[in-house]
Amino acid sequence: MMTSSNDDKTGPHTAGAHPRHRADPAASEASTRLMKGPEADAGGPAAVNIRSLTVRKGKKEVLHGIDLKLRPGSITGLFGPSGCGKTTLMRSIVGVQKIHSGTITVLGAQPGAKALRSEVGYVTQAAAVYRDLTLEQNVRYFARLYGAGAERVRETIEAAGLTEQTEQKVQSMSGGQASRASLACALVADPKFLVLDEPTVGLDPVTREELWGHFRGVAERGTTILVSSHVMDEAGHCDRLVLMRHGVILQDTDPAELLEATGTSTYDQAFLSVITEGVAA
Ligand SMILES: Nc1ncnc2c1ncn2[C@@H]1O[C@H](COP(=O)(O)OP(=O)(O)OP(=O)(O)O)[C@@H](O)[C@H]1O
Repeated sequence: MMTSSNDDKTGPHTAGAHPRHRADPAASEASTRLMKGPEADAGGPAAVNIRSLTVRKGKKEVLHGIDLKLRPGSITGLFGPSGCGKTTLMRSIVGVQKIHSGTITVLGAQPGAKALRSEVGYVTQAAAVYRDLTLEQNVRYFARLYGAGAERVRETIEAAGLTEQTEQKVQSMSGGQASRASLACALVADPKFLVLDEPTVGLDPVTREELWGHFRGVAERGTTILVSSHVMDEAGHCDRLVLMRHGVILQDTDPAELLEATGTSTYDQAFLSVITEGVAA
């Protein structure tokens, strides 16, 4: 399930009716191969495995040989300044970005594979919901695409903390509620992997905390999450941190390790330290 299929960061969801319980046998085989293969880490197989990824836009190379693995059921925060390549990396992972070289495996399949359509949720920077429809109408629309029933719609709305807004049109919602409405549309298919591109941008600190609480709840139910942000304060909500700059990964670490390695007490300071002192990845 994706919210963008073109080169923009905005756009409508595109989707295929392919609920999880009807997963493609070829994809399952591929998953099994991945679990048994040499790529499996001591902590289990990677939900996403990226090797030597390069992406060019126009004549410019914007990702320069990215290597990254995401652990199942974890929240990985993708942090870095504007223009460093976060969206390009996410788009590559969900299969809507042409890559120049390298390999990407998502849940044992190629990005964008048919078998992944209901397994992967992608929420872009713009709320890709129908603003003139109510929340329930929006969530029901996406539920139908994936064969999810009315009970699942109700549960998803409740899990997003929007029960009171069920009959409310999205256009009359607050910014935080509209963000959660997008999230609910992405979650109704019960994806195994969720990609969130700057979901907290423009939101107040209280609403951001609430949203991160929702992300944690989703991860605890087994979904792997990759979430980008340029607010380093949010790093503490993640299990893993990937710090990017100029199309490369500077650090692939966790919150405690980052603070310890940099000898800093805030994530902002830590990131500055990584950039200026070049703390080894
Ligand atoms: N058509 C293009 N030609 C050349 N460079 C491009 C093109 N499209 C995007 N870029 C560059 O690719 C780089 C990566 O962009 P991307 O949107 O992935 O960054 P980002 O980290 O998501 O930024 P932001 O946080 O501002 O959303 C940027 O430096 C951008 O200027």
